[in-house]
Amino acid sequence: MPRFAANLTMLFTELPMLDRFAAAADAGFEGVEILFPYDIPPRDLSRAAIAAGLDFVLMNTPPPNWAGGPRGFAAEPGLEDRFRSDFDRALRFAEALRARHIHIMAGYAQGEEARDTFLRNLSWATGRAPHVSLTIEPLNPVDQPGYFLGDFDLAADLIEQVDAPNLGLQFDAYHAQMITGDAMAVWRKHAGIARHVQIAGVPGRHEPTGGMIDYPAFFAALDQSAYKGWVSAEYNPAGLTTKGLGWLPRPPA
Ligand SMILES: O=C(O)[C@@H](O)C(=O)CO
Ligand SMILES: [Mg+2]
Repeated sequence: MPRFAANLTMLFTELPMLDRFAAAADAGFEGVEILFPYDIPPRDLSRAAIAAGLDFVLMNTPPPNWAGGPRGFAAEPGLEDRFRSDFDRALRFAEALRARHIHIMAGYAQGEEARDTFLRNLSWATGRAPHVSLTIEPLNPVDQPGYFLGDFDLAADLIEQVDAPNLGLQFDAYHAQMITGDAMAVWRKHAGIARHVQIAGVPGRHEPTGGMIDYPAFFAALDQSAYKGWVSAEYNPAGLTTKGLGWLPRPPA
């Protein structure tokens, strides 16, 4: 079985952020991720993770405005200087948290110029932080209309073109299902470049149970693949987080 992480931006939101770490550990998670951790001093987050015995798995590059705002701008022409300074800020956070991956968010732009901008920014970032694993993640157009990276084949193509050992795919099964209608087929095609996996049910982005994705079969496919990374629960719990964790495989006692 893979190791499971809790996305603390979405899970355990009944609790203040720093209390969510212990709750995640008590529930059986071994790691955590936070989409945009920038409002809390990294030393406090790091202390909470260490105290709970959890790995800090992933965070995102800062968007211009997280409070309901757009997701990043790495593919937006004209914002390259801002991308670089914000990437350095993300890197400082990631290093303080010992985060395993930084997800570089593309933002909202279309066309050749956007693609070239994203490629240039990704190449720069992979050279800037050769010691850090960087990911890109296709997001579905229902939740994120106009987001540049909405296609897994495009992500694979960009990763191939950047050709850096520290850039890989963030495979979110929820987005894969929403974009293509067959998350398993996307996994089979792109598992080889996956660095990080996220899960949620379709439709609704709730618990990964009983929806259009057969998660027991997906977990079995992960086991049979060469994927050795984390699987993160990134969903909106239908009720109290702890009430909906029946899907989480527990290590044998
Ligand atoms: O799937 C998602 O929405 C996230 O993984 C993300 O990073 C976008 O904010
Ligand atoms: Mg995701």
